[in-house]
Amino acid sequence: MKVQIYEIRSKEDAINVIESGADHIGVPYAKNPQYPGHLTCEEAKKVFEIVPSDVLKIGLTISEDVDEIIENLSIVKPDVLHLSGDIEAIAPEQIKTIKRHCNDLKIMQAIPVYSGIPLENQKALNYAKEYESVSDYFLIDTKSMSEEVIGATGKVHDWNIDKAIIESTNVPCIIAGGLSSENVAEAIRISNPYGVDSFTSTNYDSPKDEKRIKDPSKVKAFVRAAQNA
Ligand SMILES: O=C(O)c1ccccc1N[C@@H]1O[C@H](COP(=O)(O)O)[C@@H](O)[C@H]1O
Repeated sequence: MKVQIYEIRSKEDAINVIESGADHIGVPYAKNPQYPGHLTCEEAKKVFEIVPSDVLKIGLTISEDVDEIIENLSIVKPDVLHLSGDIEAIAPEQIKTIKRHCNDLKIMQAIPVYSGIPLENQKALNYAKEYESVSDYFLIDTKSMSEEVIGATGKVHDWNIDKAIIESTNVPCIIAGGLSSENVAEAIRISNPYGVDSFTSTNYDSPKDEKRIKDPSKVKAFVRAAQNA
């Protein structure tokens, strides 16, 4: 079971999270006033410099501007680009353009799932079909009605929807949305994913420093719970 941890904002958090056994390190970048925790491209590059080659460097952007995305990638150089903005804002053809400009870049496309809405009234399965030819991973994440972006809600959704998406595609799927050491085993049992992702529930309740937000004891407990599930 692959374990992906967000948001890494400092080298210190990256080291702690890697020592805790995470397989993927998630860094959101390209400053956006709505997300003060996101790093500049230069800061993200510096965090990634200390990541060993057996840990995957995941760079998250909510940008919808393909030229800007390509320009930023030339600085940040992640192994995987995680597209977590409005899915309809970047068409599969545009993702092909991004891949053409960046050798060996892998794509993690976020697939939005709304809480409390049945699968037949959601577009998640259609999106998975539409984006599977350009995606190396899917990140199935909770979407809030009031936000354009996908994720960072701290809220769970129905894991049977993840199961349906996972069973519909050959693309490796990582599940996200309010996952913690307490609920991750149940989410894995229901959906049988390739990997699991956590942000909010592995943070300190009250971080003392805006760059050091990961609580090592929560990260360790999450990794252990996922690996033992
Ligand atoms: O991490 C962010 O700042 C972010 C911003 C905008 C969209 C998505 C973002 N993060 C992704 O959301 C998941 C789930 O978060 P949570 O555990 O439910 O709080 C996070 O791990 C990232 O993949």
